[in-house]
Amino acid sequence: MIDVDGVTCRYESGGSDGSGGVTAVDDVSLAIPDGEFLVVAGANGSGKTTLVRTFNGLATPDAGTVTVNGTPVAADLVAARTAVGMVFQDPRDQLVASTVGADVAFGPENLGLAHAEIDRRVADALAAVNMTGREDDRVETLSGGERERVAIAGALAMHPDHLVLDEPFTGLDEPARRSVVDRLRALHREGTSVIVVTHDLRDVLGLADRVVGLSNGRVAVDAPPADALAELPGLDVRVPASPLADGADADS
Ligand SMILES: Nc1ncnc2c1ncn2[C@@H]1O[C@H](COP(=O)(O)OP(=O)(O)OP(=O)(O)O)[C@@H](O)[C@H]1O
Repeated sequence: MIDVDGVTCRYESGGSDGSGGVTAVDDVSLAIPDGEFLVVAGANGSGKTTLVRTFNGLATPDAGTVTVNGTPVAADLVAARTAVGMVFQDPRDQLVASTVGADVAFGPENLGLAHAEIDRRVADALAAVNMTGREDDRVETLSGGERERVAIAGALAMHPDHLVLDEPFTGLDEPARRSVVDRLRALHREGTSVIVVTHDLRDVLGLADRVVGLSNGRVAVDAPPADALAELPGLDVRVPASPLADGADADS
């Protein structure tokens, strides 16, 4: 469970002349229960990335608090980072080892787990992203979609309660998008909480339990997809042609 209570985040150097600043997240309150598939939508610059980075302490609120499983993020960063796994916008920035298996093992190794447990987590995480047996593949030989899936596996190997993906479809072609969507759908069905941050809802609206739309750092929409649809165009986000087709839209 992630509880966001009155969170405001500012960047002080926002003004082009060095004055003023930017309020990236403006008094946001949000409760994200376990098991939910949440889409955080909004135009570029609406505050999506900053907001989700407060969930595991990568961004620190100037006001308000974020609590994960009952503990304030600021009080236990390790617990927050274990509970909230993040996959960043460009998975190339996230892959740290030269082979798939070593990359997925990196996080669990840092937890100091026993070898057998690490091996088990790596195998399970690769199975969850449909990459069983690919441990020895070199990262640089992977396609964009495969890299994304390895990044997701790396996050899953930490056994997070919530998996956050920031613009997971950027730069992916249609088959790669589809394979990532398929994996997210399967993970959610198996009980993983998924939070997808995006300005492009074509792939994920049909998977979502709930859509939170941000505008200028504030929550402008917070509703199930069917109810959110009418308001989304006002947020300058891309919506699917056949809105609630369980992610099956392919209008690209
Ligand atoms: N490190 C930073 N320093 C100064 N301003 C920043 C910084 N990061 C973000 N901002 C500003 O904060 C606001 C919100 O940015 P944020 O990246 O959270 O939005 P976003 O909705 O995720 O956008 P995008 O989809 O482009 O990543 C924007 O005005 C942005 O320019």
